[in-house]
Amino acid sequence: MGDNKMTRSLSTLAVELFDAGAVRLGDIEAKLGRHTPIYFDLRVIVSHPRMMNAVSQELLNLASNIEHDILCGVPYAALPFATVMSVTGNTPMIMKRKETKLYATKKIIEGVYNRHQKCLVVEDVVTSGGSLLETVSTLRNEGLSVDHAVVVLDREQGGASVLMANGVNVHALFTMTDLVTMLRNADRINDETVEIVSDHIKECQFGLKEPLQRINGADNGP
Ligand SMILES: O=c1ccn([C@@H]2O[C@H](COP(=O)(O)O)[C@@H](O)[C@H]2O)c(=O)[nH]1
Repeated sequence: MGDNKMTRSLSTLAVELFDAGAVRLGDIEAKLGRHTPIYFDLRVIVSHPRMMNAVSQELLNLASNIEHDILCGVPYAALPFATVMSVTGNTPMIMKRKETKLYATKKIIEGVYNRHQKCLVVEDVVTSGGSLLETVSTLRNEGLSVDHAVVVLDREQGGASVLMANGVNVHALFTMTDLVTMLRNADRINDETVEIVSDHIKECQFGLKEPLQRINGADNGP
């Protein structure tokens, strides 16, 4: 697919996601009482199978350039995408639990895998990189090799650099700049909103100076 055609299809997808309510604007309270003027809520997509398929197909296109044996979605929002990618691309998938199962199998990862397999992680949004890093850390502890992640949105708040410093290359369908530009071009948002979002992204950065516990722990950003 040519670059222009690909950009056109991503722009259409961005507008469809906005129209489906996946982009929330205003003074939104995020994790730990932090505030953000924009929140990308991809959880709505389970009610829109055609869009779920379109986003998963775009992620599969990104994944086609990355060598991998197995897929793993970051719980919970990315699980539907990883599942559709697994079925469509006929690639096995594993599921990381939020907490280790306390009875019977006592597993943290469900599904069949072998040590040293290359695992491609699937995530919906990267802000600080904390959620993705937590999943990568669990997978690496199980002996899997994790060098890449495909994500729907990189909010450009430093998470991708944090992940890169931890050996994970982030491949994003949209950056926040792409997303707001596409929505502005389609008249879904105005110039003022573009400016507010762009100021927020500049002011609210997570980086390598953050204590690792904060990035990799419970404090996972907006
Ligand atoms: O607009 C957003 C921002 C974040 N999320 C959820 O949070 C994590 C990503 O944040 P990190 O700080 O990188 O851990 C991600 O799993 C999202 O589910 C969101 O949905 N929308």
